Amino acid sequence: MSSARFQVYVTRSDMPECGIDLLKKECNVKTWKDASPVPREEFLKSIAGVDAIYCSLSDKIDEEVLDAAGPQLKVIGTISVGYDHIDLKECRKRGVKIGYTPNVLTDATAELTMALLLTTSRRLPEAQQDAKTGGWVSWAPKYMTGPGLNGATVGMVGYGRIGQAVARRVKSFNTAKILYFSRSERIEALEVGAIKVSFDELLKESDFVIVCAPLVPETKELFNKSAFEKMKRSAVFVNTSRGGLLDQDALIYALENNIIWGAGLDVTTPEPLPLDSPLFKLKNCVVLPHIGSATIGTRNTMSELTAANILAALHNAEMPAELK
Ligand SMILES: O=C(O)[C@H](O)CO
Repeated sequence: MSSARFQVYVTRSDMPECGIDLLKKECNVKTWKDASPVPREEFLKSIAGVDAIYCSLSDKIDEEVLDAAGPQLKVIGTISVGYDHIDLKECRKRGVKIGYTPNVLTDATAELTMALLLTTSRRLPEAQQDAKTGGWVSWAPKYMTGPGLNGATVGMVGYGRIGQAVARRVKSFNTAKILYFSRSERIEALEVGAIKVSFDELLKESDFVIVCAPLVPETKELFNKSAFEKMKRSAVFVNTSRGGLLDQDALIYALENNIIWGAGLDVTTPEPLPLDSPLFKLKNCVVLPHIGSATIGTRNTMSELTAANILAALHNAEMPAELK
C-alpha cells in the first residue's frame, strides 16, 4: 500500500461499521478505544497530523482542536445534522471543510418527535408506572387524561426539513391549524396549510409547541421565562432540536408552577442530564436521551454519509453533504 494513505481519526469506537469500513479502504483509521466520547486531552493528543476527523455532536471542534490537528487537516465529518459543536468561522478561516448528515435523518427524527409528543400529552410513562404499581384501581373518567391533537393548534418553531416532516405527520392527526415561526416564508408550508406567524402569536395560540429550529446565536434561549408565560396553561412543549434553545431553569419553573401543562424533551443542557435534575422528578415532563435519529437504518446511513463526505473532501471532489 502506498505511504500516501490519508490519516483519519474517529472519536469513538462504536460508530456504525459500514461508514468506518468505507474509510478503511482508503485511509489509515485511528479510533478512540471506547464506546464513549474521547476525553479531551486524549483527543487533542491523537489528532496531530491527521487529514480528517470523523466526530459526533459530543465532540467540541474549536480553535484548540484545529490547532492540535495541524494545517494539513482538510475535513471534519460529523455524524449529525446539527453543527453547533463546530466553530464554523474558525474552520472557514483555515479552509477546513465540514461534512454533515442532513436529509437522511429527517424521517426518523420526525417520527420520534411525534412519539415524544404523544408520550407526553397522553402521559404514557406515568400511566405505565401506575399500572405496574397498583395505581390502576378501576376505569375512571378523568384518570390519566391529557390534551389530544384532534382539533388542536400546533405551533412549529423552525420550518426546515424536520419541521416540515413533523408538520405532515401532525396534519394527519386532524389538527385544526398548523402555525410556524421561521425567518422566512416557506413555500413548503402550503402542503399542509401552515400559516407563518410571529413568535409571540405562535406562543399565544398553540396547544402544542414543537421546536425544530437549529441552535444558532439567534435561537439561543429563545424559550425563556417570558416565552413560557406567553403560552397557554394547557400547552404541551416538545423539543427535539437542541437543549440550548431554552432556558432550562425557566422551563422547570414553568412546569413546577403549571404555567404550561407539560414538556417532552429529547435534548437537554447538559447531555446527559444529571440524575438529580428536577426535570426527572416532574410528572409533567418526559425526558429522552437524545434519540431523535436512532433507527438502525438511519444511523447506518448517517455513518456512510459521514465517510462519503470525508472521502470526497480528501479527494478534492464535491462532498455529498457539505456545510457551506
Ligand atoms: O444533529 C443531529 O444529527 C441529531 O441531533 C442527532 O442525530
